[in-house]
Amino acid sequence: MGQVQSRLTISPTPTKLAWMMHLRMLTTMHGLCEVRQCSKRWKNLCPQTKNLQKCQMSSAGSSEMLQVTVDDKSGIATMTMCRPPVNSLNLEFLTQINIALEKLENSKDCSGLIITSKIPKIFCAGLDIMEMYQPNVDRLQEFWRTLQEMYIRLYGSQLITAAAINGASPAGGCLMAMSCDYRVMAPGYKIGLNETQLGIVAPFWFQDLIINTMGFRQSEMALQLGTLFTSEEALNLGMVDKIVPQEQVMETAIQEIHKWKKIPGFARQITKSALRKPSIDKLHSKREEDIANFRDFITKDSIQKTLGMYIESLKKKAK
Ligand SMILES: CCCCCC/C=C\CC(=O)SCCNC(=O)CCNC(=O)[C@H](O)C(C)(C)COP(=O)(O)OP(=O)(O)OC[C@H]1O[C@@H](n2cnc3c(N)ncnc32)[C@H](O)[C@@H]1OP(=O)(O)O
Repeated sequence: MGQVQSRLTISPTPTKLAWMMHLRMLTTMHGLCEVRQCSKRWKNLCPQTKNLQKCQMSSAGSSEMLQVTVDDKSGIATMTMCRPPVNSLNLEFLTQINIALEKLENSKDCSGLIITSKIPKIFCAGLDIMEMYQPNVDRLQEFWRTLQEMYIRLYGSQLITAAAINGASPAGGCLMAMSCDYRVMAPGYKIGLNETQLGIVAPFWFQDLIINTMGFRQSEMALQLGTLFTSEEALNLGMVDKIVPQEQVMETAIQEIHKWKKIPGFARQITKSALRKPSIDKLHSKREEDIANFRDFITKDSIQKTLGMYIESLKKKAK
């Protein structure tokens, strides 16, 4: 990428649910969207945001889970996930993604966003299964709300969004990629909504998203079978838009955003919103019901048993 002027690093936060609630309250109260009124550089954020970021930093470990850079010249932001081992989405990681999405959405200097991964061969392994196994119910509900939030923000973004899929992208990783406007993928990886293979059920908004992306019939089969597609199969189905060698994935995503930027922004945004709003509105109207369904489903003994077995199989495979 060309000249990177600004860099925002969001570090891990503590795990306490109370802190997550507090963070969410601060986000709402202070409106991280206020970046627009501040200086161009992320480090010169408005006072409230700065405070929040300091809080996060000071309570953080040393690893960096999410790096966000904005190219000053093009206005293209890159959000790079780095949560070893597999970028699985837990409550803290999702919260950081949402905060970054809100900041970017409201920055007048940002017109496009690329989501990618720093972890070799992995884009995102989907939801952190440990969030769903033997959960604390309050945290479980907050986790699901935060995932809903990510989808609402990303699918409904006014920015031109692209997923640079440089590795495996099952389940929640596929959701994240499909929420973008464009997907470019490296060959040799798998992507799809494999929930049924884990004995769990992709909720209606996952289903709507895949149907919106590749049509009803192929989605129906993919969802029931929980198919993980190769990059090439995903291209044929329209789940991804282009396959390029690994080292060209980022550059291709950048070029694609440049292409989209030539379209009058207002017209593009209204069109995007008209196409995606019904799905987003549907989730808004059923949000609490969806959280309750998720909680009731996940906490069933039979589902806990299935998840436990799946975790064991992953661990065995990893050895
Ligand atoms: C109404 C109910 C609604 C429920 C709807 C739920 C919606 C979405 C569901 C999800 O997103 S569930 C998550 C689905 N994801 C998967 O099934 C992916 C599982 N992982 C893999 O297939 C592989 O790990 C990989 C991503 C292809 C990477 O393979 P690789 O060989 O590179 O790495 P591994 O050795 O398999 O794994 C390393 C390490 O990571 C742990 N791990 C892997 N995936 C997850 C995960 N999703 N969450 C938490 N942890 C994960 C794995 O156990 C290994 O751990 P260690 O053994 O090293 O401790």
